[in-house]
Amino acid sequence: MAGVDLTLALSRAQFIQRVREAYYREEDEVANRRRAVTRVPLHVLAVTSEIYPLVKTGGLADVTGALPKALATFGIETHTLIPGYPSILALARLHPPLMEFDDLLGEKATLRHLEIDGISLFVLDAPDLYDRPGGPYVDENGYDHHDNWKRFAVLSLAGAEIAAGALPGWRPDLVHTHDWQSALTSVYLRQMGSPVPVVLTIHNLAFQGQYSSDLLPLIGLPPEVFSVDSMEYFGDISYLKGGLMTADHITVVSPTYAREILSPTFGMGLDGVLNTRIDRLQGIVNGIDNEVWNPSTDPYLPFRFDMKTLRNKKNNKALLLERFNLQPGDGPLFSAVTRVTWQKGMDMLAEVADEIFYRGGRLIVLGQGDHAIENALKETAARFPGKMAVSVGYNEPTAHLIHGGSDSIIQPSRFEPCGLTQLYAMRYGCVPVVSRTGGLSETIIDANDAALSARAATGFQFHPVRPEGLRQALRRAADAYEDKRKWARLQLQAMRADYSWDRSAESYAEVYGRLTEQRFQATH
Ligand SMILES: Nc1ncnc2c1ncn2[C@@H]1O[C@H](COP(=O)(O)OP(=O)(O)O[C@H]2O[C@H](CO)[C@@H](O)[C@H](O)[C@H]2O)[C@@H](O)[C@H]1O
Repeated sequence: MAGVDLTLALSRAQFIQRVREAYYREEDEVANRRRAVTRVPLHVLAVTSEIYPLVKTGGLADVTGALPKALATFGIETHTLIPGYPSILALARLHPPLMEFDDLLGEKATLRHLEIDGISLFVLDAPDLYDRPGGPYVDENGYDHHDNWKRFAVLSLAGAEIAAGALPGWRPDLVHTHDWQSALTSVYLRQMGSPVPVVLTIHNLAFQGQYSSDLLPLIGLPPEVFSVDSMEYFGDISYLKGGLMTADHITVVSPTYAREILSPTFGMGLDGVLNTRIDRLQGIVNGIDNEVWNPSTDPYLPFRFDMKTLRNKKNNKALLLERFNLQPGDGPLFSAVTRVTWQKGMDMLAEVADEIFYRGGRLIVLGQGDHAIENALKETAARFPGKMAVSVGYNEPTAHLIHGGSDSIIQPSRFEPCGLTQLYAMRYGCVPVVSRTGGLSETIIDANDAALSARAATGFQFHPVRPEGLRQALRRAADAYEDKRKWARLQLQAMRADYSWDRSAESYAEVYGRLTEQRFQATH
């Protein structure tokens, strides 16, 4: 607790009095901070290509789905603009239109409102762009939609028009964009001369929305933006760079990743740009939605549990082994639930998974992505029948069950802006094995001797991020698993780690408060 000097020799009564004073001071500070952002109740327009529970391909959806709920406790009301994909339209079309757009880069669109699970959505119903088979970014055959450049420019333009006042009776105080798909919103807003503050959050710098500059007239932007201090990027245009150059504040999803991306190794060609924007770059670690990911209430778990009933987990484990046709046994069950990509290091796992089986363990991989890596995983599984299963696909209920029954979740990422899977794993009593990079390095405490004695360890980290490092970490985890008391302690320590949204939402609320205050002062 801040402000209590424990080095002073105090009587017990004085001590209690001081603690009380500090407590109330702290309470006041929190209340003041909340008041600072709620003095004028804040209205935020979030713009995103994914949101849980309606459309999700990865962690972006989890964040855009959970953050508005967490921000509501700060008096911040968020409406989220989302494309009208088929899964959303069925519900959205039950509601009357809010407004019509006559010409969004040549497209007509209807704006609809939908409220679901406490989230308020503006749905952009533009059937030619979004009402089609496949996922948000790829068609039924896994290829990028040919017109993604237009689909996400239109989303951003609609966001900018709403922010600039196109929707009668509602105008946001601030806009929050996410990744390249909505990054053009601030570019359009500045072209319109609108001063509405914009926060851009980067969830993954690897995806940048890079296209030929020939598209500029088609996305309604003037030739001037094709310059080095605007959207020009290695001879092309980059939507993400456009956002980085025009947003008032840039957040990434962990402080470590915020530092890493300033270097060429992690900057993905944008480190130079990010260094010029360093004064507005901030890392805010993600939280998790404690209602969606709660092992004691999870509807997808046949056997629910908490810290006191952790033993129930083994029933889920038996079920998982059966469901994935794996041999039953007492050895550790490792799992990975992930996009199968180079970023996530799944090729390394395919290479060293044998270590798990030599130690009597089993492995389940649920994921999809790069076909070559999927095949490498399947080949390893074929060499170890009954010990390893690979399920190619995306399945939310199975993801929950895997967390509910596994002993350990493996996340050997080459880079990881934050990572949510390791946070879910901890809450479900799985001890994560992770590479020491980005958000993984700051959310998992390695089970070294010091951390074990301090009862602080929550998982296993490895570095450098190479197959041999991963093999070594798997070995350490398997060794620890053999000591039942040590393992149970690690599980409980992991379950106690608090990664709810409260703290991180407060950081976003502070950013919003500061930006809107600056704007308020500039206009009064
Ligand atoms: N096959 C499958 N079936 C079911 N569920 C699956 C699945 N594959 C993945 N998931 C789910 O998708 C989410 C993945 O989130 P992550 O944050 O771990 O990674 P991602 O790279 O998608 O996110 C990016 O954005 C997030 C959010 O900011 C950052 O944490 C992260 O570092 C960054 O790379 C989890 O909810 C996971 O359970």
